[in-house]
Amino acid sequence: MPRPGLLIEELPIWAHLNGVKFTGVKVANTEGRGYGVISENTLTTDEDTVTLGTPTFIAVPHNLVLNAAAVDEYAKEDKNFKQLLEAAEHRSSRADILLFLLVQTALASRVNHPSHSSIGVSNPWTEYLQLLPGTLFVPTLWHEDERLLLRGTSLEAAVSAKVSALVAEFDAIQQISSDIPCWNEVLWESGSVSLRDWILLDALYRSRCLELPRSGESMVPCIDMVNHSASPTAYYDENSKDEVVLLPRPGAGLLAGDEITISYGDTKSGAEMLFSYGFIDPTSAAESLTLVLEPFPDDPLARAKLVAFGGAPKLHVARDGSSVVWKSPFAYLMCINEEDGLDFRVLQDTEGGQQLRVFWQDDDVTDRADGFEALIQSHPLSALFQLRVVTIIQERLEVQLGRAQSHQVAKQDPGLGDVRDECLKAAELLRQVEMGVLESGIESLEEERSSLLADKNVVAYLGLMEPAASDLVEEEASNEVEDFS
Ligand SMILES: C[S@@+](CC[C@H](N)C(=O)[O-])C[C@H]1O[C@@H](n2cnc3c(N)ncnc32)[C@H](O)[C@@H]1O
Repeated sequence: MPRPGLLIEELPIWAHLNGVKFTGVKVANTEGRGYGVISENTLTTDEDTVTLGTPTFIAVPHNLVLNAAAVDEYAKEDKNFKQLLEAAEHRSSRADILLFLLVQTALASRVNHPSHSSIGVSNPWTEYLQLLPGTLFVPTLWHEDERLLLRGTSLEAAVSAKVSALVAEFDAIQQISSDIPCWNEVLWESGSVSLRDWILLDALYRSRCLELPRSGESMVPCIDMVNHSASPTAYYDENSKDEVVLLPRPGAGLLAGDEITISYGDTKSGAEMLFSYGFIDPTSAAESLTLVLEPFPDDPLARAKLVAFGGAPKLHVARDGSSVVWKSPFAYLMCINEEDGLDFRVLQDTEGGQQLRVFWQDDDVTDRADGFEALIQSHPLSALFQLRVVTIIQERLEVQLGRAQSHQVAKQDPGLGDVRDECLKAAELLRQVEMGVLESGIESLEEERSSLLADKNVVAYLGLMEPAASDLVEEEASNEVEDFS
């Protein structure tokens, strides 16, 4: 069902009724960035103190802060919601908050359909949600044609996986709440919420969540209207009255009519910014990307390696000044085998259960399965193992670069489909940033490979082996990347 929606002009009334104080600032439409917070005064500050103007732009009382604790408080007032929250098993703060917001969405739609049941207690968020934008450019909300624009970028797999996860979450919520008659009626029989609402709420949560010093991960009305800049003029904090406040940064200068901004973080990559906020600021985004690393398809230990490693096998590459750094703990486990001294054993534990244990050179290293970079250091053939790792990393970057290049698109391309300009521009900016990192990474790995191939232990190893005795040596010597498994 379409969200009811309130005009941003109604925000001052909502703020007044709910005790939010605005001083010398207002929320208004900005050019290309949705709503933003605008200064109504000229303000000069020096590096240490605010010398003129108001010290607090916005003050939000603690009772409006939405986090897991606030959802629990709300559940104390509404026994039906408590039942729903418990049925959903409090899987995470995010899950609790999204469930609360889903219910508020349904309650808001009831305003337009007063015949619906009186289940659910409205609260300030029921109305505030209606003031939030209904269009966001985070890729989980892109149409299918627009998501194709991400082919060859690091977001291609991440966005597909996130959309699948959101569909599964929504199905689970639907199943749980359908078993509770009152919620079945409010949420589903009335048709008041849909999968689109769930995806939108997830996007609103991700793009508006703040990390507060005391209250932790929270959504804060009104302060979530502040846009990002690489040269921010404000920051948020919690004061001694437990309010969340927006304050000018020392050294910030503002003219009346200037937009007030904060920093959403300067270590987030372009992909992370696009994924979480629906835009990339090339002046502040970190030049880095994270890729998924697949184990060798013909590795008989692949499954055991994945289980023992525990986390998702990833590769992180980043430009650091003039050099490129990479990190991939799984790549080290991926590149060593039984003949090198790796072993997996299934052992009986004291409770009669079975445990997969990892051994390296006969030492039990199960707890260090993500630390093979350090574990191989003392091995005489560590340079050879490093060469294998560098080779597969370089190959992964080459494959990614090839895909990124082959999927480049331009506005005038026939067959582009029905895509919005914002999505096309964001996807192509991401592609350009990532291609730059990949090209530099491949170059720097080539240098690493050359120096490893010149390592005396590698040379001795390759020289000692009879060509017929080992396929591996032949392949290593001929630098055939794909055969290093
Ligand atoms: C916390 S909200 C800020 C308020 C938001 N503009 C609105 O209309 O409600 C974060 C969202 O604002 C937009 N945004 C913030 N900073 C931006 C920037 N520098 N460039 C483009 N969009 C920006 C993005 O849509 C982002 O997801």
